[in-house]
Amino acid sequence: MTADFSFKVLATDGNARRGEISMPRGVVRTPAFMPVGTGGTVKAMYMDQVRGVGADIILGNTYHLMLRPGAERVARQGGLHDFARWPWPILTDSGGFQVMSLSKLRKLNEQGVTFRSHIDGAAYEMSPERSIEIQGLLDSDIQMQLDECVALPAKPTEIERAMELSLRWADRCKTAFGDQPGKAMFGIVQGGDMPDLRVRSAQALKAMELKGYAVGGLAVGEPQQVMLDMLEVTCPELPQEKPRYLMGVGTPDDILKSVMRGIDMFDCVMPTRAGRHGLAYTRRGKINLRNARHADDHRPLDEESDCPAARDYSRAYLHHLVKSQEALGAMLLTWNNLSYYQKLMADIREAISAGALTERAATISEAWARGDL
Ligand SMILES: Cc1ccc(CCc2c3nc[nH]c3cc3c(=O)[nH]c(N)nc23)cc1
Repeated sequence: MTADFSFKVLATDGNARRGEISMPRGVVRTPAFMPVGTGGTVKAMYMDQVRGVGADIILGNTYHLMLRPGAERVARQGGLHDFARWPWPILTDSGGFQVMSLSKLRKLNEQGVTFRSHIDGAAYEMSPERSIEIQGLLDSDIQMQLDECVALPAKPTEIERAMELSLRWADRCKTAFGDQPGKAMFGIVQGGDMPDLRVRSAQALKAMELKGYAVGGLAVGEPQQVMLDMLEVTCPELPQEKPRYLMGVGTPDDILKSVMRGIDMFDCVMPTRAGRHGLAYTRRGKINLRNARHADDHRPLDEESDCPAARDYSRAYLHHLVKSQEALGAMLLTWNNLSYYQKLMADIREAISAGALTERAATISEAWARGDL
């Protein structure tokens, strides 16, 4: 147990790093996949199952939790860890991204964003200071700066305006966060698909000497190659000794290619959302259990998996649950999918230590290329 927040690189393989982030609430093995727990729950999972598949950290969402049940209420209940019975690390997003993608009647200016709740239409305002205050009320271990993420493609002037605003907001968040030894506030690199803006954003954030850095403004509809190109210009500008979090990414192939370009932390709604829609991720590719061809297939998803959802249930049964819209269908497929993602991350960590990430990545991607089976 450590009183401070620290990151240690244990091994490298090219630009890939294997490391550990240590916090008072636990250690995060990197490269790490962080299950999305938007409203204080990883949908269709018990928290001990989330821990059981190997997750060291989960995500919480400032936007959703401030609207319902309310940040002050969560604080009165002892903070998000006690509220949701997840005693290990939690990373929270700042809320701006969700405001811009979910809320109604939102207005953004230098001060922050004002918006109406997508739940009951109530009016709110979110400044950099209020975002950090809310994340503090949630007792979040890793807090994100408030930023403005523009969807791609976008006009260069728009991308530059949002990147510069996000830098000013980073400074205000750093001031509001102050000095909290066991916790961290990450800056978020913006700059869209423009290399020189990405470099300016990364260099300015590096000068703020933050405890970690996210790469934002990606996984917003751009082609994979654009995302990878931006990582190649951004990561070299960030401090080697600090963790790097690529927000909202991604497929197994995205993750492999991003680890090889220096990313340490990932989040993505896909494994949980896909599980609720009948899609199973396996090491041999994606399987759509809605498809009638599984109706009489007695095989499990993956007889070699150590996850009961993958090993002990027939595809015929899973197909039946999904077609009948039984809750157990979403539960078992979410369990399988999170287990697959954590196994992928464990394999990646192992491959980096063995200096064999390139070969391992090729094997995984080939299996995925075969697609539905
Ligand atoms: C609970 C939770 C859900 C989702 C997220 C990440 C959400 C997310 C993005 N998702 C895809 N692309 C993204 C870009 C950004 C970004 O530029 N800034 C921020 N603050 N968040 C992003 C964080 C927490």
